[in-house]
Amino acid sequence: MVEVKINDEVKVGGNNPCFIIAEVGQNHQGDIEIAKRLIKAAKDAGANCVKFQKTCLKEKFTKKYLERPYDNPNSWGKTYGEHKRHLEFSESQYRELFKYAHEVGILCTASAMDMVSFDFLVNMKVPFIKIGSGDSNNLLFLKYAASKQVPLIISTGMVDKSAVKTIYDIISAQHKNFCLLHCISAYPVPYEDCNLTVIQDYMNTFDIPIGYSGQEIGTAVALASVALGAKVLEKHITLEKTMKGTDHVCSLTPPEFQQLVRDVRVIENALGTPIKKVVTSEIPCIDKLQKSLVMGCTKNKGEILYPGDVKIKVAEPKGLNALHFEEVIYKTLVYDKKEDEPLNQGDFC
Ligand SMILES: CC(=O)N[C@H](C=O)[C@@H](O)[C@H](O)[C@H](O)COP(=O)(O)O
Ligand SMILES: C=C(OP(=O)(O)O)C(=O)O
Repeated sequence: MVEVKINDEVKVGGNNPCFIIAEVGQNHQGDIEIAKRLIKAAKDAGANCVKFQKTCLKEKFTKKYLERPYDNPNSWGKTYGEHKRHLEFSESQYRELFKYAHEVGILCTASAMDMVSFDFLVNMKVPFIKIGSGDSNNLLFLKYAASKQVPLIISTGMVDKSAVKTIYDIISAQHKNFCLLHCISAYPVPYEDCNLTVIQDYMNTFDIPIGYSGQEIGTAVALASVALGAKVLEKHITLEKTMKGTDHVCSLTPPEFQQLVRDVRVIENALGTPIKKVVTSEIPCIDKLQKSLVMGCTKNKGEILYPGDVKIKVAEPKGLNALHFEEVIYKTLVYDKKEDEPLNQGDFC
């Protein structure tokens, strides 16, 4: 089983439980206290990791793009640059957040939105680096990231399968310590666009752990992704869905995130084995309600049991398991038997 090693204790893929990432992204609204509350909420919800987004604005965007007006209800500034600057934490704030996450006891990292941010996160010694869908076509960056030999979790929104194969080839040329996440980059994703069965296609194509980064509303699709085999699950977390910001609408509140984690663990437990067998917990129901072979009428020793003479009923005491019906027909009774009496091995020959 392929596994990605995040650190000495945490491995992703193979038989390990699904690695659940609470994506704060920019839902902190540029406020470190909200960011801390989200870290704590992620921990309390049972997430395995909490994640931010790290951007070096000059590196990720052109000057002109940053000067573009950003006039909408989710904007934190007149231009896109002002908006993004408001949402960006400084190095010392990141140090504070990582320290806080460490104290709270949850893994903490960020997506590197560009090469400068990637180096920043490497220096911060984060457990792994996420590469978001914004870089799924950024082959230069992917090559750079692969060369750094740190564990990577890479999202694949906004590109088709051939580009995903290219991402796989680029990283696996350097190492196999990475996962690919199926992702559709819309906020929120219409359910009919989730194309969740892509997860299975990735699992059939790539020999690395596959996961899902979900931007759709609610938890149903995310839960289905785990049932389909996702070994990493990322969902946005927010304190309040009505807060200002592009991603709150497709985020989960702390109680919803907690329910998600609980349900993921139930699903993993329930997936069990593909071997169909009778399990111990079924025994009371077998005893109470499973049908067995009984006499359909009264017959005497030496008489032949014709098809209509044997019935299948819930009986007390039980007769032979009803699956043996065909073996009993046309056999001779060894004892006298009354209607409804159970038929057992040794009652016929
Ligand atoms: C593709 C990508 O990066 N997506 C991220 C992860 O899901 C998002 O959180 C964006 O940063 C966010 O939606 C941007 O919103 P605005 O443009 O209002 O800052
Ligand atoms: C954009 C990101 O993720 P995704 O593509 O998985 O939504 C991210 O993690 O910053």
